[in-house]
Amino acid sequence: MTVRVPAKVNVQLAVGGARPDGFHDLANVFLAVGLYDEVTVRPAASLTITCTGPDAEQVPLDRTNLAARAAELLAARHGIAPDVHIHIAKDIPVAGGMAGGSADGAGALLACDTLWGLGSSREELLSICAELGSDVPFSLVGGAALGTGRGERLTELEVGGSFHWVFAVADGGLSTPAVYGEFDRLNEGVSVPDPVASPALLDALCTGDVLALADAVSNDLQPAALSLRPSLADTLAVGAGAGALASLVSGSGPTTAFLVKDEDAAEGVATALRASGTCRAARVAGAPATGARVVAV
Ligand SMILES: C[C@@](CO)(OP(=O)(O)O)[C@H](O)COP(=O)(O)OP(=O)(O)OC[C@H]1O[C@@H](n2ccc(N)nc2=O)[C@H](O)[C@@H]1O
Ligand SMILES: Nc1ncnc2c1ncn2[C@@H]1O[C@H](COP(=O)(O)OP(=O)(O)O)[C@@H](O)[C@H]1O
Repeated sequence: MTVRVPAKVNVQLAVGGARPDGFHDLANVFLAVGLYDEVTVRPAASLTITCTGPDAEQVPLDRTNLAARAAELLAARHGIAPDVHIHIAKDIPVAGGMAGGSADGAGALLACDTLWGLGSSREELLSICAELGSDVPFSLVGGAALGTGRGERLTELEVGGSFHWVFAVADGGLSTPAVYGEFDRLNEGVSVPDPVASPALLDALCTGDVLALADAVSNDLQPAALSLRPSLADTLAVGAGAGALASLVSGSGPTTAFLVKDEDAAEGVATALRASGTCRAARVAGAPATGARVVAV
């Protein structure tokens, strides 16, 4: 049973002050993009995981892997043993701000639910996703959605067209809690406003207007990611100089995202990024992408 799950970019990431539970309230506008992990599950004697792909050695193969946790949570809810082998074919950068671990969690959940014939409702699956992590519900749903609360409460959004993106993959990852911690440090003594979704941004998504979307994108975690990884400013400058309509850090980073007009512009920006030596790889991807779905039985 194989499930394909997309990566995401946050076209708006508005971050509020730290909550007593350590999380931050968000207005998180997710857009699923066409870079995918594939999660395959098979019956096995016990729960085991393997992973292949360019970043495979950075992926934990124990029970902390979000795909393993998804299988365990689903099995526990149904009083069965999580005896599956999970294989992750990983193409989403690891610890890159593109929700690769979340994608694997959502993928394993859907794959196990299908393999075990459980037929869980969308609501049941989304509630397990929210338990796994703030970004996991969106990986299941895909498309575009506004995430509120810590990002797990989703309102699906209409997208009136397709968008072209280039992603610059950085060397090494950034820890999401460390970036939120740096956000808190940079905002010490400042009254952080409640996060609100931008009407102009939602409108740009709805109408498929790339220029309006480029004007409206924002990421409140970008100063924190740049503070922890100042070299990202060079990557952003290369993409902007090569004609990107908008250049921003993807979520907590360190992947940087470039919104471009069309496929030709995407190739131009990707070529400039590769030649610049400011990133490990440049990937072209379209959006919106569909959420987790079974691709092979
Ligand atoms: C920043 C975002 C943007 O979409 O993702 P990435 O760019 O890292 O992929 C998310 O908010 C990451 O979501 P996710 O990676 O699922 O985070 P979780 O596992 O729920 O939480 C990991 C840690 O991040 C911090 N965290 C996460 C979400 C949130 N709303 N406030 C937080 O402060 C907390 O320190 C928490 O302990
Ligand atoms: N299936 C998985 N794939 C990648 N990382 C995972 C997975 N499960 C757990 N992790 C852990 O989650 C951390 C964050 O990885 P990832 O989800 O790729 O990045 P981000 O949170 O920046 O989007 C990794 O450093 C790793 O320790």
